[in-house]
Amino acid sequence: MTDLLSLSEADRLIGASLPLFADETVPLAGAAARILRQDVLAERALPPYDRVIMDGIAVRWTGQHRHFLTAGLQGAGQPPLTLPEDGACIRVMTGSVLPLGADTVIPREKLVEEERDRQGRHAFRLETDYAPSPGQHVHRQGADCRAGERLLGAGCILTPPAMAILAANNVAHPRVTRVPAIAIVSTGDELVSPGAPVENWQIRRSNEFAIGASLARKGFVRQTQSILRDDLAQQVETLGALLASHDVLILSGGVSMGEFDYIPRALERLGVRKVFHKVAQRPGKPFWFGIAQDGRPVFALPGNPVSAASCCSRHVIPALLRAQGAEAAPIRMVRLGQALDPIRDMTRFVPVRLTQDDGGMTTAIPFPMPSSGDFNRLALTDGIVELPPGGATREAGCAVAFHDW
Ligand SMILES: Nc1nc2c(c(=O)[nH]1)N[C@H]1C(S)=C(S)[C@@H](COP(=O)(O)OP(=O)(O)OC[C@H]3O[C@@H](n4cnc5c(N)ncnc54)[C@H](O)[C@@H]3O)O[C@H]1N2
Ligand code: MOO
Repeated sequence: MTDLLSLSEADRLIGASLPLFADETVPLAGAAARILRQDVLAERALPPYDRVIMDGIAVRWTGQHRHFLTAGLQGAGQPPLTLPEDGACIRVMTGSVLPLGADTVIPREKLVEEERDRQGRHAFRLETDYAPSPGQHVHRQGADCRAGERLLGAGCILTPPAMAILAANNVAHPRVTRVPAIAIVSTGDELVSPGAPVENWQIRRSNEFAIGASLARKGFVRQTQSILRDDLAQQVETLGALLASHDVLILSGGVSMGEFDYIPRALERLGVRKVFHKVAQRPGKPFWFGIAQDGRPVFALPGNPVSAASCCSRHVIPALLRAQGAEAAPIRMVRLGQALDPIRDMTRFVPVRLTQDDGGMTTAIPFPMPSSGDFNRLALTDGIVELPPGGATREAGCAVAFHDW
């Protein structure tokens, strides 16, 4: 067993072999959750003008006046009016430019509206005892950012705040990573599609739906599904066509020691270079990974459903996120809700359900599956925890790495 590849070595080899996916420009509205592939500089100082942040009146505060005659109405989106003299005010709205000559905004609720004077002008009186701070309620030009300041860098994910920054800085067509076309392929003469009649010696194919859902959750929505029979010639032909039309291949089944486990041979015939076969992990030991001549990655996962799902979460998804040019996301650590034993010479993956302990901390309740063919209770779980090889029992409360489905 010790000659098997360690998980960290598998990570390193995958990382060193992966291509960087191509980029494209897209309309801003369709860019949410994509990976940015450009830097974004502030279009101009923001806010671009001294911005009123309370509805009320704008005055030049000298401390001499508590009674102000209105000299105009300044709405948001209008060019600045000019305050004529001390003791006058301009009614202002949140978001409007501060009138020229004014320096302070008094909120409407601190004002008492007075009768119109003989010229029909409104007047406002400050509430008794109200003492404004000079300069208050004005968001100064450039307080948020300077013109030309770097606001976003290549590799960031377009989160809700990042989307707002793109819009506010006039990036109408951001450059983002193109969503790769992914072929999800299953192999096996025993497999029958949902909806078709099934014999007692056959099983319904399910891995591709789990893998497809896992990919879709991370934004990898360009997917096709294919089934290969246990026939080497057909596998070579179909895989060749899929390699020509997709950026990534994710296979399941046909990678262990069976008479009909042709996948590694079929891939090598197509010039896909084996980077590794078999990793010191359970489930998922027979995981095969290779790179086609033009650099496209091929992940061939073991067919057992828990193995395929675990390899997808632990290896495939992180690798695809990296190939998008994304900044490395921190590994999520959770606390074990119950003790788990590690495996002496292999990394152990255990399905877990996330809950909260009494202190509100995220806690992982293990749902060990008796075998990697037992998957019909996996829907009770949120993902897997990873126990590195060897060492003592990981007691309840121990922090472990978590990977969601
Ligand atoms: N002599 C050995 N035999 C096996 C070894 C080994 O080291 N030596 N490893 C075992 C382990 S561990 C695993 S995992 C499996 C992996 O086998 P394959 O990748 O070749 O997968 P298959 O044999 O094709 O299928 C295994 C199992 O999974 C079912 N399956 C396959 N595809 C699907 C699908 N799309 N949806 C649902 N279920 C699927 C398939 O029917 C089999 O029951 O090998 C062990 N053997
Ligand atoms: O890798 Mo297999 O996953 O243990 O059944």
